[in-house]
Amino acid sequence: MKDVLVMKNIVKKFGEGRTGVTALKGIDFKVRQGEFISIIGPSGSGKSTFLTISGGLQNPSSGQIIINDINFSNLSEKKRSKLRFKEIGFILQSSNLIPFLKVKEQFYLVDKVEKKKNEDDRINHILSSLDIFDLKDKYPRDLSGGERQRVAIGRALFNDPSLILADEPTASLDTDHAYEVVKLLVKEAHEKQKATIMVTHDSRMIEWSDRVYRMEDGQLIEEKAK
Ligand SMILES: Nc1ncnc2c1ncn2[C@@H]1O[C@H](COP(=O)(O)OP(=O)(O)OP(=O)(O)O)[C@@H](O)[C@H]1O
Repeated sequence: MKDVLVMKNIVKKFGEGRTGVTALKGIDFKVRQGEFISIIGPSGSGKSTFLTISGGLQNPSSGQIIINDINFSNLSEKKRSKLRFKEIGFILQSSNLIPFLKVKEQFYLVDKVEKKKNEDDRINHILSSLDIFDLKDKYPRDLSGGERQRVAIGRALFNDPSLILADEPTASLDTDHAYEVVKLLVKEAHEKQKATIMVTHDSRMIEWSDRVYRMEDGQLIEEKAK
């Protein structure tokens, strides 16, 4: 399978001298099409920094990020955001739905940047595939936490990105809903060949992963190989 994300010797430093922190200490990492990878590790170990750098939301101090054979580090900010929009779906802890928009309208926002034809058909299709079609006219406040996360997943998948980055996507959910959301992400990864990285502090959520890494003080250590 093709490499979707390749990280080469990624270092991230914040600040200088005695008060400086090296959040990532030379990370080499790869994720291929169809792989679901979990990253666990204690608070402050560098997980969020890792995820935001993999998605090009912040720059590393040194090292290379390659997404679908394109070296992110060499791109202008404009090209980088275009590539990010096309290739990466972000799912965050708090689902980030817009409170005053109905479920189906949450998708219009994504599409504003790049207008596509048949958008209603596509929205309906994705809502059905996530089993939330009946919720399309509801507002986020009328949904359960699990349903909200499903909408957020739908929105992240809407552009058919090749890389999904999920930062603690189950943090606000009870156990049953959390399992449901993780299983859905794993299914999408395996069936639609999405490369997926999930950061989680909850070790119960990692059982369906193809690979698990532990972030420890800025270094990634592989936990188990399937
Ligand atoms: N913008 C920043 N400025 C300065 N230091 C930062 C910044 N972002 C992160 N850090 C530091 O980098 C280290 C790694 O932080 P990071 O948020 O990546 O950890 P984390 O594993 O995601 O933690 P948590 O599980 O609590 O979210 C920490 O020491 C943190 O204080």
